[in-house]
Amino acid sequence: MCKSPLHSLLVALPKCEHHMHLEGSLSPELLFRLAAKNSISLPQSDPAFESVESLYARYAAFTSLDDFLGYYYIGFSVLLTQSDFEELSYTYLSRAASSNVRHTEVFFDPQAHLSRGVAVSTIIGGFQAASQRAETELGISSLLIPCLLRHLPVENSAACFGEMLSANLFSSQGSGGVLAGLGLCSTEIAKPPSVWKDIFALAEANGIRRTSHAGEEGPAEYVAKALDDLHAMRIDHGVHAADDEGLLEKLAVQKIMLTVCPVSNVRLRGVDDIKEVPIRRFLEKGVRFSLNSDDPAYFGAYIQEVYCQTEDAFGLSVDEWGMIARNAVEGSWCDDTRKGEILRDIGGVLGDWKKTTKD
Ligand code: HPA
Ligand SMILES: [Zn+2]
Repeated sequence: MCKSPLHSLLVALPKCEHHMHLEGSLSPELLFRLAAKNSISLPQSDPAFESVESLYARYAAFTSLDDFLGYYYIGFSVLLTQSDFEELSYTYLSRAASSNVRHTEVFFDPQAHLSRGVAVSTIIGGFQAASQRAETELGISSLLIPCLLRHLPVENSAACFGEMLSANLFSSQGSGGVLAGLGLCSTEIAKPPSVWKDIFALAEANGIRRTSHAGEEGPAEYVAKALDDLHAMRIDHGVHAADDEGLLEKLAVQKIMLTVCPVSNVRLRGVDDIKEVPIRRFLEKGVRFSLNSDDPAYFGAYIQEVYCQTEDAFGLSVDEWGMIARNAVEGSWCDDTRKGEILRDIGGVLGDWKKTTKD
């Protein structure tokens, strides 16, 4: 709940989310339950794993991206079966739908599951079952995007991408493909995008959409490299792009959407205060962005809370929120019919809001 008079508008506004890691929606409650069900032992030497409460307390004290990633990858260990992934996915989708998220694009990290013997088909099967049920029952559409991992050798990324390509898993590869694009995430410092250039070129040659985490902890130069070397069509985070005036202009001209995660930036100490996230710069420069939760179970904020904290920090106008909502639709990878439906609903909600506030 935010303090703003716009609170009820921010709840009603039809939303699109583009930066949410499926594994980042694993709550401590579900983590302990799945660990017990699957007979997985959690690190006994770390007092954080003593209880749900101590785990939440540790999550509230992350010091950096890598500090978070250590816990995030331990969480993966409890996810084994298709039904685990279905439960995780449906829990997220129903919560998102309850905040009027109409369309969401969900990341997952295949390499970190393959190395534990969990097949990509297990994750896809669970996600698809949840996605179809959520679409029918709750009216939320969802897509799935695998992210390659920067903390592993690039050869591991190449092998994983090669497997997914050979199995025709990408939607651009004809009927049946379920993966909507390719992403890149994990540790950023000292991992320049250029290392993954050949893999992304192969993705592009196969008509696969591309996005990349960049400029979260890394410099503006990494955002520029993600555009130039990976031909990224979106940038995940991108906050350090604000350090380079020319880059901001390029992002605006090329209509590259940044999938910004302001609460994540605070929780991982990229900024001391949400007010330091360059939301105003992006608006002034005409850089498109969407607002996202990133790893909501780890950062204590799902998308509604992210919208509310952003409004509390920046006091945006109704027209600015309308533009953010429309840009989030335009930057989505769903089809034009779906985009049209969501845009129409945004228009309806804004029209109703303006009518009732005038009376
Ligand atoms: O915010 C993030 N950055 C990089 N990798 C990630 N993997 C999950 N969340 C993140
Ligand atoms: Zn992320």
